[in-house]
Amino acid sequence: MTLQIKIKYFHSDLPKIKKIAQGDWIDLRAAQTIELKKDEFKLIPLGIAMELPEGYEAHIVPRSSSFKNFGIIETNSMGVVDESYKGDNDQWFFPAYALRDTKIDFGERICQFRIFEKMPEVELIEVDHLGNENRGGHGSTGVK
Ligand SMILES: O=c1ccn([C@H]2C[C@H](O)[C@@H](COP(=O)(O)OP(=O)(O)OP(=O)(O)O)O2)c(=O)[nH]1
Repeated sequence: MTLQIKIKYFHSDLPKIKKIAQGDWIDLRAAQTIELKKDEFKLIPLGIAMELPEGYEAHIVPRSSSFKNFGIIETNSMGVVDESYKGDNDQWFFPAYALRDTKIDFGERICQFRIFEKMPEVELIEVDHLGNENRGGHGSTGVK
């Protein structure tokens, strides 16, 4: 089944996303040339807005090579794009923290996304005891 995503580009010279093979994450590009000093934080605009299919959200993560290429990490570890983020000015962005002086040029591919089905409706039921065995603290299974 092919799902359709409406996409709006904010710059006519930003390369359009090509049709992608099923299962592949989709690369996104910086829509502005950005210089960051070591330890500086900036929101990098990605030059696109989308209307996701009903019942879906999108997750944005860095490319594996982004740190090597640009010395940046994503401050929220993973960006979550809500289904409701679909207005004409709801441009996607990448929150970047630089670990060295760096420059990212317009059009360079800095991150990737894919869509996921949203979490089903859940109900939180408060209890005094969960009634299960404790598994042990973090790292209790060792490293080997
Ligand atoms: O890396 C990101 C994270 C979020 N967003 C957009 C999509 C998302 O739907 C919106 C709000 O993000 P989020 O809910 O994570 O932000 P918040 O800090 O919880 O603020 P809000 O009060 O707007 O929910 O910003 C991005 O473009 N990139």
